[in-house]
Amino acid sequence: MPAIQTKAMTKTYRYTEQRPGLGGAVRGLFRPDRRERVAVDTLDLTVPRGQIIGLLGPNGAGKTTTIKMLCGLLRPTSGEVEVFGHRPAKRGYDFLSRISVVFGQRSMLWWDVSTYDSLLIHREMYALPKPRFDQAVEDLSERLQVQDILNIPVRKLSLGQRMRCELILALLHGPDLLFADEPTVGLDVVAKLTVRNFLAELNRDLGTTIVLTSHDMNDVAALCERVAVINHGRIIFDGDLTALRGRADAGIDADLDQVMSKLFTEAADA
Ligand SMILES: Nc1ncnc2c1ncn2[C@@H]1O[C@H](COP(=O)(O)OP(=O)(O)OP(=O)(O)O)[C@@H](O)[C@H]1O
Repeated sequence: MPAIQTKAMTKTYRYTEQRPGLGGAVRGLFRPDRRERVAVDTLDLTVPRGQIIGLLGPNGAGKTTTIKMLCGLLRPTSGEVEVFGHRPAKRGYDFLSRISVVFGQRSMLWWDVSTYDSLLIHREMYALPKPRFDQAVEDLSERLQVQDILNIPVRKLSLGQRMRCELILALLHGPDLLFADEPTVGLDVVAKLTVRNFLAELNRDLGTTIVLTSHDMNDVAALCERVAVINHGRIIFDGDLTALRGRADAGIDADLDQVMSKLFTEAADA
């Protein structure tokens, strides 16, 4: 059984367009301007266990929406999705205990308490026995070099420190699959390398499947054996980086940002 399997997975957002000004707001109360946006369009994706796959695409391509459906935060409008054989939208305990998600742009840590206090709350949520909890905290904090900052209130941490703590929180229960949505966004080069190396180690040592979204092609080149490129909610490329360069008629040493930009421009012109 693969880690992830989707068949024609589609998400259409239904929303109300806001009209400008007070008059527009009043008119909107009586005649709401209803719209639809297809964010993910008949997406077929199979990810085997133990793979690191990069989910790439320009802003608004549908990457976050895809991840939200894969981890059960959103229900697909149509199509099918299975993660380790579970329907994510049911949010069953067996499913939730096997996955985790970390968002670079959003914090899962409680802001006013220390990381360690957030970890204690997660320990209760996942009913982790104390020895397993202690071992996981020790192992993860050593790998991420955060032993000294676990007791500092989260709001006092730098972005790089906070991101490393977010990873501990996400991995405390030992998930088999991690969704990492822009985990290096805004980080300096040292912090980026720490996060990158950590994700590579996690995959190599524990066999954790990782779905990574990133606009940083250095992250992708360092980590992803496979990339799926999404544009307007559809997969326009699925393969390794050599094939990606070939698809854009670029040489083996071609700059990956330029390769991606060429691919997106071609897709927009098509
Ligand atoms: N709640 C929502 N209601 C309506 N439209 C939405 C909603 N959330 C996202 N969208 C739209 O769906 C499309 C896909 O958005 P999504 O956030 O999945 O893209 P993304 O690839 O993650 O982008 P980015 O790289 O900028 O984070 C965009 O056009 C976005 O405006």
